[in-house]
Amino acid sequence: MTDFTATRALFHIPPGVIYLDGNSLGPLPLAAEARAARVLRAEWGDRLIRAWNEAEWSTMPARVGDRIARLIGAPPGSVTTGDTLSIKVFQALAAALALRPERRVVLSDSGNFPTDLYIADALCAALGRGLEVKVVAPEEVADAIDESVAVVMLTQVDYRTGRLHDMAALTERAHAAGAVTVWDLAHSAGALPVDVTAAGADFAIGCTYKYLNGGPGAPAFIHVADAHANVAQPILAGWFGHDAPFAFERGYRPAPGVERMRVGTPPIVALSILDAALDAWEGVDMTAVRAASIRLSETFIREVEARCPQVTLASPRDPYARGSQVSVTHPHAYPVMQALIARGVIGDVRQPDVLRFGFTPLYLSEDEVVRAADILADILATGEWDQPQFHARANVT
Ligand SMILES: Cc1ncc(COP(=O)(O)O)c(C=O)c1O
Ligand SMILES: Nc1c(O)cccc1C(=O)C[C@H](N)C(=O)O
Repeated sequence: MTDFTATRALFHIPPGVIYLDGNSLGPLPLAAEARAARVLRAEWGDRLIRAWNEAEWSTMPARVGDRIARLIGAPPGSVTTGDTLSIKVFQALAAALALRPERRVVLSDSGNFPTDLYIADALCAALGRGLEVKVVAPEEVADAIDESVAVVMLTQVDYRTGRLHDMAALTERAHAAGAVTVWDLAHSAGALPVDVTAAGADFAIGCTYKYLNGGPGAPAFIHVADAHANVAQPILAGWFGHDAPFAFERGYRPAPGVERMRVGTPPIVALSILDAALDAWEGVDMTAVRAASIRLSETFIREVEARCPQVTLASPRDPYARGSQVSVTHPHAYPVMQALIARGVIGDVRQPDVLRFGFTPLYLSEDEVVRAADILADILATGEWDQPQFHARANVT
């Protein structure tokens, strides 16, 4: 059993907090704080514009991309970073659709995150070639893949339930029908072993502020499979995706490979923080992370089901059919979560009735998980949650 004591020491976890929301916003890695200070003063402050060369700012999107590549089974040079995930969804889907100009359907599922579906709707409308977004239930995706489908666009782990799609099987099915795949790994990268290469994924995208701990609004990533990297059409033809940005040519020439998916000036401070956050993953074996995550989530389910008859499991019971989070439902999920947070147990709520808890072995122990379940049981048994301050809807998340 891998001991994660050493990685826990790399994070700032406020005293008295049991953090079960690393699936939404990872905690602060201590190295990120030091790195941000250095980038601000020693790089931006002292070197000024020379830092683009001297501090190698211009190659940061690829260097950071390579570190993420290892965690998602992508070859070096096939991942770049920058922008937000919503933008990366737009770029990946547009490039995927351009590979199947004769087809009309983008297939997704009702468990997908709203931004992915909004972007797909808007892009299909803007492209104006009779495209439609077809949304089916998660368990119906495989059967809905037919020869009308241009792109199968899915989030591997459902943000509400934690249900895990079989990326390899669905990609194989999509390819057999002549479709291209776009996989959103927002809730997968750093949560479980992912192998985009073995699965044959065409495009993969994700954010880095969840399990990768890159901080609020951290740069997103995009991977393009080798087969498409030099033919993919960048719909956002920004100058940093140009083959020679500083030649300032009138016409756009895409950079080789995934670099064409860069758009504008990279967010250097944010990339530096993410780079420092990725230090925590050095030498970490994703198989060991997965084993520990399953132990933590199984403990939580066991303890909660034994002591909280008021809630119902909303995640798959089979640990191999879910990502690294567990959801339970309760008719008063919002005040229950506020009461938990007041006792130091931080998870979140997805309306109307989902209490969501993320399991992140890098900094979360089995003892904490048992204590969190204890506190939940207490709050439910005593009705502690049913107080006016917990009902007030002051929070956006
Ligand atoms: C699956 C998924 N896609 C996209 C997003 C959001 O993208 P962005 O980083 O652009 O806000 C999230 C979370 O916010 C998400 O869970
Ligand atoms: N991106 C977020 C934000 O800017 C504020 C609050 C939450 C988020 C999230 O990432 C939500 C998350 N994708 C979810 O799974 O619900």
